[in-house]
Amino acid sequence: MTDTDIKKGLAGVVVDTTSISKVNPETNSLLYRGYPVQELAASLSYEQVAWLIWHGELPTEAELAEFTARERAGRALADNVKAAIDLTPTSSHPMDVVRTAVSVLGANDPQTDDSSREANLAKSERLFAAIPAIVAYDQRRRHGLDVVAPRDDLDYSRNFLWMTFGDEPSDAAAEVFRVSMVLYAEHSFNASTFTARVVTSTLADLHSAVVAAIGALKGPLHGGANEAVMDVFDEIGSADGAEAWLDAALAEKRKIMGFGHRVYKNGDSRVPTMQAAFEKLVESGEFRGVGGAEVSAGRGPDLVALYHRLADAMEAKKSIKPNLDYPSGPAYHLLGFDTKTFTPLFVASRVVGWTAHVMEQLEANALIRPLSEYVGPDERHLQN
Ligand SMILES: CC(=O)SCCNC(=O)CCNC(=O)[C@H](O)C(C)(C)COP(=O)(O)OP(=O)(O)OC[C@H]1O[C@@H](n2cnc3c(N)ncnc32)[C@H](O)[C@@H]1OP(=O)(O)O
Ligand SMILES: O=C([O-])CC(=O)C(=O)O
Repeated sequence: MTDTDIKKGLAGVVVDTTSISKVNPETNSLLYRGYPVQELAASLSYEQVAWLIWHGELPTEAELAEFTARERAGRALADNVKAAIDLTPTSSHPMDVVRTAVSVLGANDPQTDDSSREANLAKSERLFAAIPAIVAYDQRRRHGLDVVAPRDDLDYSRNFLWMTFGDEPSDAAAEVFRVSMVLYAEHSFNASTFTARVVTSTLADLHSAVVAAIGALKGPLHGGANEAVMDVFDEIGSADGAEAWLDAALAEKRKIMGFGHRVYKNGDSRVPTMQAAFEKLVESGEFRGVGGAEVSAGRGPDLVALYHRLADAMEAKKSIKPNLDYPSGPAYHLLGFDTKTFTPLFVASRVVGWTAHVMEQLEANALIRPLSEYVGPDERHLQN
């Protein structure tokens, strides 16, 4: 084996087939089961899109009604999940909390060790239903607030915001949140999904694969970037500081969070849709501060100005374009989420893609075990 045979980071390596989604950098498009994600985001609920990703076809009215009823019935958290969350310090990162809570869900699940497609679908639905309550509960306890019980008269997005903030979201808020859930749901063999497939390839259970995927998503080169984008915006302060900040950051060889992508080299197909949703939220004026606090009317337009100034400067200096985490960061901020809660929101959405890949991996499983080239010391022996 030579150095040139080694594809660091598996860049450019096709490791398996998938029929779940197609990421096409040439046409700058993303298809879920053949449908352009923009079309899905324009007209379907996140519940419909989840069903499509799991099953390969859109749900009939009856299938959707039954799934929705199961989802609404599965929203409340078991006492031992709440207890596990309470045992984690409020200073811990919300990704650590969601990873821990999902692990407890796996320990609770009556079908943990049943990896039939039927059982895996049932477990995927239960995770889909329960994760929002974990995320909402954790954000609320960090603000010293009591848990808000789920409402079964609200759809997924509205209920998520209800459980987090304890009031009914505006139409504009529910809409930007729904769009983000649809856009984050699936993206072929990204690092966290590949992690889920590696774990599944050993015939470990679905919850183990999801817990591992959450770990992979936490890093700032992957899902952790939506949180890091907001930290960058806070660091820069206002649009006028964008160019000078970028010059200094690039001089220090910093990676600019929310920019660049392993597959898309000419822009992320999801960014225009998410950017439009973010700008619509700002135009509506229906945004708020962190934790639902009052915020000045200028906060939204200021963030939009900063968003464009930094993206334009990055384009001018490096010709590197934003990825989905760039518009979703400030959108989640204006919905009132803590910055550290942004990546758990990605978990709530991507759990659909992860679990679909777990099921696909099992349909034609092969243990994932690549080779490495040994570059350590030659064989040697203990003296005496
Ligand atoms: C939803 C998602 O998970 S999308 C990804 C979210 N992650 C981020 O936003 C983190 C910031 N971005 C990055 O670190 C990278 O663009 C990645 C990790 C996403 C992709 O990385 P790779 O495909 O490995 O690209 P790679 O690191 O080889 O970059 C190629 C060149 O562009 C530069 N580059 C790429 N992204 C950035 C960036 N965000 N800021 C500064 N320079 C960058 C690299 O430094 C490299 O330059 P060089 O050739 O002079 O060394
Ligand atoms: O595909 C990737 O490498 C990262 C990404 O955009 C995603 O997971 O949504």
